[in-house]
Amino acid sequence: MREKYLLHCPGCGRPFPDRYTLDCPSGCDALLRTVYAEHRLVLRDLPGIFRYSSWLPIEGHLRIDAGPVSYESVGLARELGLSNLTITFSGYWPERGGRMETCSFKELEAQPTVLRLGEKGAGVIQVSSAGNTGRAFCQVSALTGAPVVVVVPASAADRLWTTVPAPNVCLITVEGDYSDSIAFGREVCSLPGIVPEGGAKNVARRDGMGTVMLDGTLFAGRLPDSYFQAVGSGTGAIAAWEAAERLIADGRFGSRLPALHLSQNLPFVPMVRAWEAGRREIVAEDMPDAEASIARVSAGVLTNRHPPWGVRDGVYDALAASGGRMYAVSNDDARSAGRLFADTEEIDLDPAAAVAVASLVRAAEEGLVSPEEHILLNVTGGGYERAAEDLDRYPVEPYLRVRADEAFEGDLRDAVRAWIAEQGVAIRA
Ligand SMILES: Cc1ncc(COP(=O)(O)O)c(C=O)c1O
Repeated sequence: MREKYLLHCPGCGRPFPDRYTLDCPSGCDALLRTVYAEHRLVLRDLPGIFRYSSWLPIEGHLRIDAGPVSYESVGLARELGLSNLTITFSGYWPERGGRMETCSFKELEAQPTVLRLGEKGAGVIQVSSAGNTGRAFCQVSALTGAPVVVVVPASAADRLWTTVPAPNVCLITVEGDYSDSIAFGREVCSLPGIVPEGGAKNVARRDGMGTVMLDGTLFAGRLPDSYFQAVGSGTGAIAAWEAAERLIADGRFGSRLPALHLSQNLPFVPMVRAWEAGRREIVAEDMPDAEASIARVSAGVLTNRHPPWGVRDGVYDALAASGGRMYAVSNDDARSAGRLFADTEEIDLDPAAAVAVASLVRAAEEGLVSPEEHILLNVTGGGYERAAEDLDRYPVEPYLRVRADEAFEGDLRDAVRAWIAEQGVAIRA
């Protein structure tokens, strides 16, 4: 039987089978891609994201009805003078079919990632997060029983909740920022049995997020001319680019890559600065007073200090290939865009999604998009107020609280090892 997909390294050009592989075996500094045997997108009669499972690196599916939903904007489009605005919404909005109960598109990453690890590897997944990703993995753990270790900044701990109890989560809070959580999470992965989720390197995560481009394109019947999204790591933007390339190869949806319009939240905008300077590298001057700047943004989830920017087929390449643009959005502009969206579309937004809306407002006002072009707005999160009306909320309590400079050894290590033993999962040698 031929494989459903192979991994492919854009650095050395080698194809190889997936063993939950995150890096090229030849050591190339490139993001591996999935190459699906099926070039034509075949939809499955499955719930949520699994409708797109022929282009996801998984064999089975989960019984979770949470996927992106697309619709044609009337209110916001009229307000901005745009005639072809598709909104693809990831969050909780049952009236429109939105069933992501933790209210962000991070559920698109968590579902295929958990399934892929179960199918291709063995062990406990470790995720570092600024909040929304961690919450999405906690929710998928709650719904499937898959154990996860989640490391978040202590300041983000209150963003970790689920809508059903999550008994298989080991939550570790770190006194520091998102990058400190990433560093501590890396140490936790030195324990046998813990597998790093992989961030941008994880093809399940990218192809899961790529379903936004699939859904928006299928809804509109064609690829958009322009795609708008707020970025922290930019993984969703890489995913959008990859999905668009697959749709072009499919042949039914157009032949031009959508221009990526990506936004960050001032004053922390490293990718905007590197792009404006025409640099493939992010340097210290792109993040002046990083800690203080991170503390001042309204969308904390957009503050990744080490995004996959210059890596081959990373965010820089995606922007360059698509003729894209970057936007720096102030807190005030994001807040007014969030209010405009709530007034015109009648749903509340995650602050990060409000940043993307603000970039679209600016693009429309400044003529950076034309009134007739086909636009896909990726609303990456929203519906918190709506969810609070309908759903229970279970806070995830920290299992461990650590300082940023604390080494992962001694009692800390023993505590996590004891937790893994309790989970009774198979550990691959
Ligand atoms: C709601 C929301 N939008 C956008 C982003 C940015 O996504 P990425 O870090 O993949 O660029 C995040 C990241 O956590 C998010 O939670």
